[in-house]
Amino acid sequence: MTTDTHDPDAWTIALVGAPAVGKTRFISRFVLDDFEEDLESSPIEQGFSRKLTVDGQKTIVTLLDIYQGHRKIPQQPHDDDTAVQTLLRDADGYILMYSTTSPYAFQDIVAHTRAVRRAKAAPALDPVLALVANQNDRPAQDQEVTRAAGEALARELDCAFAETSAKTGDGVDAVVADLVRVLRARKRQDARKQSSGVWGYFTLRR
Ligand SMILES: Nc1nc2c(ncn2[C@@H]2O[C@H](COP(=O)(O)OP(=O)(O)OP(=O)(O)O)[C@@H](O)[C@H]2O)c(=O)[nH]1
Repeated sequence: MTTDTHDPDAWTIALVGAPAVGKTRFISRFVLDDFEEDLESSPIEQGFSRKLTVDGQKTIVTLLDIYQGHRKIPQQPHDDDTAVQTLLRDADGYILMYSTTSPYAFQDIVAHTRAVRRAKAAPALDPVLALVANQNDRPAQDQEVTRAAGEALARELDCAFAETSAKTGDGVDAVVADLVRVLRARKRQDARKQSSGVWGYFTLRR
C-alpha cells in the first residue's frame, strides 16, 4: 500500500481505537508536531507520512486512521467492511489506542485487536501491535484506566505498551520508533528464514 517499494525502510502503521481517543491528534502531533491542526478534511485514508531516524537509520512512517469517518469495527467475518479489511490487512504495524479517560474505549480494544488479527489471518501473519494509552496529560481525577490495567491487557495481547499524550507529544515518537524496531527485526528474521530455505534447497540437491 503506502509502503514505497523503492525505499526498503518504509512502514505503514494503522491506528485503531474507539472514537475520540485521540487518533487524529496523535497523527497531527507525529507528522506536524502540532496538536490543534485539524486533519479531518485531509485525505487521511492515504495516511500521513514523516521521515524519522531510528537507531541511526532513516525510515518513512505513514500513519493511517482506519476508522476515520466512523466506519464500523468489523465484528464478524460476514459484516466486515471490505475497505476496512483491506486497510487493516495492508498495514505493517498497528497502534491499538484507548484514552486513559475512557473505560469504554479500553474495553473496545479487544474487538479492535480481533478485527486486526482476522484481517491478517490469510495468509497467517502475526500482527505487530502496540497498545497505547493516550491522553496521559489529563488530570488525575479524569484518569479512569490505570497504567496497571493497560500493562495487564498488553500482556494478555502479547504486545508492547506505551503511554502517550498527543497534546504534549509525550511518548508519541517513541512508540512509533519502537514499532519500527520490531518491524525491522521481523523483516530481518523473514529474510534469514528465506535465505536458509534457499540454502537448504541447494544443499539437498547436491
Ligand atoms: N488532553 C488531551 N486531549 C486530547 C488528546 N488527544 C486527543 N485529545 C482530545 O480528544 C478529542 C478527540 O481527539 P481526536 O484526535 O479527534 O480523536 P479520534 O480518535 O481521532 O476521534 P474520531 O475521529 O472520532 O475517531 C479532541 O477534543 C482532542 O482535542 C491528548 O493527548 N490529551
